[in-house]
Amino acid sequence: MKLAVHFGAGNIGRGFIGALFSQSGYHVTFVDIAEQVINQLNTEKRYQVKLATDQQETMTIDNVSGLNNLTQEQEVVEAIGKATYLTTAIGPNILPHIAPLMAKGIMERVRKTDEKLYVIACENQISATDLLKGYIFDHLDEETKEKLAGKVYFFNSAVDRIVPIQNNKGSLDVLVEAYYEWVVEANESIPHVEGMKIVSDLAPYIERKLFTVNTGHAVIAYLGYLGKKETIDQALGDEAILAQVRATLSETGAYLIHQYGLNPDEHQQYIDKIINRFKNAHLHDAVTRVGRSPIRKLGPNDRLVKPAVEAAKAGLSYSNLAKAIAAALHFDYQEDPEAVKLQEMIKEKGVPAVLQEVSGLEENNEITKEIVKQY
Ligand SMILES: NC(=O)c1ccc[n+]([C@@H]2O[C@H](COP(=O)([O-])OP(=O)(O)OC[C@H]3O[C@@H](n4cnc5c(N)ncnc54)[C@H](O)[C@@H]3O)[C@@H](O)[C@H]2O)c1
Ligand SMILES: O=P(O)(O)OC[C@@H](O)[C@@H](O)[C@H](O)[C@H](O)CO
Repeated sequence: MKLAVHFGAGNIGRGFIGALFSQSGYHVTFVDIAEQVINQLNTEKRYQVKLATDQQETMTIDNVSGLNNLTQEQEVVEAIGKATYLTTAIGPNILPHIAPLMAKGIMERVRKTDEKLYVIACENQISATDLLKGYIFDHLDEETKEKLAGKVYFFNSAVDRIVPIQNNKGSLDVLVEAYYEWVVEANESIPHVEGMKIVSDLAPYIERKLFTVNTGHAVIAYLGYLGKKETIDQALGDEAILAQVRATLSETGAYLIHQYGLNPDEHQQYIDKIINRFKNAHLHDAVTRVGRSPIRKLGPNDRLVKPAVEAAKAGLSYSNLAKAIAAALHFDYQEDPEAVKLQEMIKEKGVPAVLQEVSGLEENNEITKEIVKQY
């Protein structure tokens, strides 16, 4: 049986990427630090993926096991040695921390086999696999680097499926929305995985996804948080928030249409479909999950700042994006370490200095001025 080693046995790992590998005939070895999840994967050897629909269809995901990357390093290295795919869904900020072990696995592997290995980071970040590759390369010896060509491939990807925080402590089962899309940029044929779409240029796909699904989500989360809403669907029930989401997605849409020559009617249909996905009340998706890690979300290449900067460059409107950024700066959720840090930074340095440091926006930039006004 072919093997996929997947770092991150969380919501997307179990509910999406691991599930697709299992359904494609792979054994999936999940690697995670969550000891209880790893133990359960090894004892139960299966779990259910439940669709957040009226019918609640369920699928059994089997041929799964787990390894703890903190206590089972050698086992992880051996698993990487046998894998066809090496994937992650762990959070962009964690990639540098798992790269040394991945590098160790790759070094041992290329000494022993010429079999091809495909590395794909499945994160909400532009060029996440390229970044991961860079972190891995920092830990590879020169001999391995020379041997990688034709043996280890790194492919960027875009992943789309809403998987909320699970409300079933102690269970491996995962509630997911029915919709999913996994797009991988590869210029050659790679081993088949059910549901994986191969494209030669990922840029339009990842930007369309990140600047529609994730921008829209962020607007709802930050305005919803300010409006004391608990979940995304509840927040969307507020007409003012719904209107603000539409206005912001018109701005990102204008940029995407301008940049990639998208068909405006088709893009509007894409927006409408996504807003309907957000309305799914079965998901109970907390605004605090969707707003998590605001410093990452305010990064220069992320869902709010990048489209605002690109819209400004193209002479397009960005005032609704500025409003969303201002709302993000008010996200003071105490259980989110980045939210706590962001508030401390704002208190200490003020909004313009924080925008400069976190988002790469100069103090005299027109976008900064608009954000400060909205804030
Ligand atoms: N949930 C979604 O709707 C969704 C959809 C598309 C993409 N994503 C992206 O997928 C990635 C994962 O998101 P998620 O929602 O599954 O998060 P999650 O928190 O449910 O899962 C992350 C997993 O990584 C593990 N982890 C954290 N640090 C680790 C470390 N140092 N070593 C090993 N394991 C570690 C955690 O224990 C957890 O099991 C993120 O980049 C997210 O943006 C999420
Ligand atoms: O995962 P994040 O923190 O980058 O973003 C939060 C949500 O917008 C995100 O997880 C979506 O649910 C997902 O990207 C849908 O495909």
